Amino acid sequence: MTQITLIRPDDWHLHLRDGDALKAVLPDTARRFGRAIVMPNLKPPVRTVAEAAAYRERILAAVPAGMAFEPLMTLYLTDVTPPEEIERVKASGFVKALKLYPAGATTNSDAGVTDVNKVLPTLAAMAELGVPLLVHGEVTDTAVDVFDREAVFIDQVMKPLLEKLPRLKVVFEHITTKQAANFVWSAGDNVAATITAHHLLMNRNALFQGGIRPHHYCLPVLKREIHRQALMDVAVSGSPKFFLGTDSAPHGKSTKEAACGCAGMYTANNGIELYAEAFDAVGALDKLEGFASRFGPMFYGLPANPDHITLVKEPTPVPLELPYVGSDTLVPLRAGETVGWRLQA
Ligand SMILES: NC(=O)N[C@@H](CC(=O)O)C(=O)O
Ligand SMILES: [Zn+2]
Ligand SMILES: [Zn+2]
Repeated sequence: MTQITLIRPDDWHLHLRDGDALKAVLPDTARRFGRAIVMPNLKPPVRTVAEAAAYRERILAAVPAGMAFEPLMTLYLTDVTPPEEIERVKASGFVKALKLYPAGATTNSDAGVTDVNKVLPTLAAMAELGVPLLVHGEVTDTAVDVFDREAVFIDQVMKPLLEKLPRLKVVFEHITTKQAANFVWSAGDNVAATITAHHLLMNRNALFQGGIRPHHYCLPVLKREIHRQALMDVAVSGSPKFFLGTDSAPHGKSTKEAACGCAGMYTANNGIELYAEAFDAVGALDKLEGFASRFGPMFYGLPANPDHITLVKEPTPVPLELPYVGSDTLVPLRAGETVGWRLQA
């Protein structure tokens, strides 16, 4: 038996939803992770510190007894987020970042930013006060091929923005391409990235494995094998610019297995185990603790967690479905198959 003990990891990109969905998914994360950066793309989105405070209370109320979990809140940047809100963010202590969704890019992004130049004064306040901008980095122009939208975003939006605000702290979320890995690698220390387990484990063939596979559909969509390898390379490089963000994004089975299925994979139930499998596959388990437990806190200016978890190498079955909301269920990644590692109780 092989096992590995790590400083308790954090999830730097997570969707917890709200209400009954929140209650259904939160225990999976709280069991593994000490903290998580909670995405603000609710309906309606979390746009102010006051809304984030209320959402935070609902999250804390859903933490199962006996588990410690700290939600790190984010605000959803809109065309009209005022610079004064950034001062309130800084003063709050519990809102850690703002999230940029290009309008229409992904799930619940209609209220997102239509042009970053419209919010330059707000972004300048963030650069000034050291509040990170978290970016869903895809252009929304439907004329751009869906597999190219991240690479085009780097040239059209990310680079010009960093030229205007070179000190802005940026996390390029859920990167999926060689271009994004190279861009972050070459950028200043103020630019980092999260990487999901699914983008480390799968390439775009997984979307069509024996038929169309809606549970492998997320945004940004899975890419070619060369991109998966580039992500794997930076994830195990030991560079503190790359850290763990599951992007676990629950959607009920009925909305995934549909004529127009929702984007997002549910991975929180194996939130750290899937990464252990990916790092083990390239003989880099010794790099997992930095990626999962140290580099995220370093970027956000927080201490690492004080406690540890242990993972055991053992093929572990994944349920076909998990309870979700009412009669709707969640189909987790690898449903009905196994994951190579398990969390020791
Ligand atoms: N990743 C996804 O495919 N979906 C996310 C949104 C996002 O992170 O883009 C969701 O909220 O469902
Ligand atoms: Zn996103
Ligand atoms: Zn996400």
